[in-house]
Amino acid sequence: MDFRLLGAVEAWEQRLQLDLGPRKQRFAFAVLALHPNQLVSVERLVDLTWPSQPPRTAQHAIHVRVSRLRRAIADGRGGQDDANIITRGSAYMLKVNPLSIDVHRFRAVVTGARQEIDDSVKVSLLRHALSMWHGPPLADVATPDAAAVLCQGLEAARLAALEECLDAELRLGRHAAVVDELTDLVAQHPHRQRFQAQLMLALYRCGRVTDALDAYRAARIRLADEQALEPESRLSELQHAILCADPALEGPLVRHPPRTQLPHEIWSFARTDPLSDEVAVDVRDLSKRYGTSWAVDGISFTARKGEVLGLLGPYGAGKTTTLRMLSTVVTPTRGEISVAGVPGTRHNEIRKLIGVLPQNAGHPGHQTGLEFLTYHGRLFGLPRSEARERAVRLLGQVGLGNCGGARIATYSRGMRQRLGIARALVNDPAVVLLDEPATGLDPSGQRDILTLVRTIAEARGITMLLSAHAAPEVERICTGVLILERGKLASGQVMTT
Ligand SMILES: Nc1ncnc2c1ncn2[C@@H]1O[C@H](COP(=O)(O)OP(=O)(O)OP(=O)(O)O)[C@@H](O)[C@H]1O
Repeated sequence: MDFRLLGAVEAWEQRLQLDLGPRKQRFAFAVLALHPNQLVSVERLVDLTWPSQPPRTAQHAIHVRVSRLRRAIADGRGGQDDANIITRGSAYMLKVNPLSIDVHRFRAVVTGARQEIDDSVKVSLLRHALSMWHGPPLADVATPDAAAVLCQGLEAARLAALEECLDAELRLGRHAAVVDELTDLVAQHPHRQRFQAQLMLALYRCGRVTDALDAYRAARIRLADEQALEPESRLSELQHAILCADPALEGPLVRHPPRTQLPHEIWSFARTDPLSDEVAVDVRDLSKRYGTSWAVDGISFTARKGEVLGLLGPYGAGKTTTLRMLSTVVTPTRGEISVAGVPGTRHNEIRKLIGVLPQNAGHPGHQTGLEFLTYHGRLFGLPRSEARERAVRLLGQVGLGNCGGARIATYSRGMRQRLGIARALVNDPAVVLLDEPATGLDPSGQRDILTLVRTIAEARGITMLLSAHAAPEVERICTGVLILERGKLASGQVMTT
């Protein structure tokens, strides 16, 4: 189930909206969902519903609402054990996976983003978290009093996430892309001086010096008129720096280390932590012959734990054949493979250690994303509840948390690729093989998928081998690349930790 509080209060099961009843009943549900797996007393529900003068029948009314909610949820979940309201004395608890509630998913993704050192990954995560908002929390059920008690912290968390996201965008040199958004934000939140500072900086970097100074003046007048305050020192210092054309205000001119003069240049994410020395994939003299021609001809390389290794090359270079040998689908003509120390000849063991996203992976359109992943978890021997729990978690991790209940036939290509990546992770693999994960996507879809690959590799210490036609976007997220040409390694392995 998918519970939504960031906007109207809603519950969804597989694209069907559950009827949570009239406004006050949905409000009771929202209070329980804000505190999942915690007891909420009837008195607290009464206080929040009737802050001044509760009717004499208030407690009874709450009991009736909760019991109707319990029935609505039980009907919606079709007997599956994934959400339930229980009673303990004179208190209620919504027993549920918190990640099925958008508020808690939002907080979890923001926490993950804060730990991320790479700004482009940070921005992707924060934008994903912010996209869960469809309006003020509890928009259609909370009175202003209740909203003030229950939702102020949430709104503050949203604005803080937005500020952090825009700071990261500015560090990435994307001032032109965010200047309109900042203009709107300053109009909506005239007293948040961090937005003001971000707008001034973005305008300045866009060459709009007069507009940047006008923005400062407008902020100063508004603060003085409405709050009798002076601008914070960050704003006045920024104004001074703009007036002096301080070089420190310039955006990042070069984001990546300069390209090398090698025929196959690479540049990469800068890692702050070195890669582990542990070898996850070891390939020696790997070769495959079809008839008289060699699809892969004597390649050797290693990939370390947590590495994102790009296998790049033109059409017919041997990329897919290499990945298919690693996944034990194709038997090598010559050479040796080992995955996490297990020799490639032990097919069954290898298959438990790897996850695969094949080229043009097909998906059953009639299933929902959640059903599809749960089914694959079951194929790897997980009990039903664990398979489902893992499916929910993976959907959240690949940015499909809100679409798990939708049929795959309705997914875009980018969503299917995300689902394919989630499927490749379902058995908790040590190594994931991705055959052209970004092909067929538009440039921003490619960037999103590749960033996701890198994020997952770093977050989970998984080794990723991905094939692609040479492209800067791919190289950027790799910790190392191999260039294949006509079955041979055209350049040695380049490590860029
Ligand atoms: N089953 C097969 N039988 C015969 N030849 C094959 C077979 N599979 C691949 N080949 C040949 O092996 C070579 C390498 O193919 P492979 O699919 O590995 O290349 P690739 O680098 O993945 O190409 P693409 O970018 O087009 O996916 C090609 O010349 C291809 O025609």
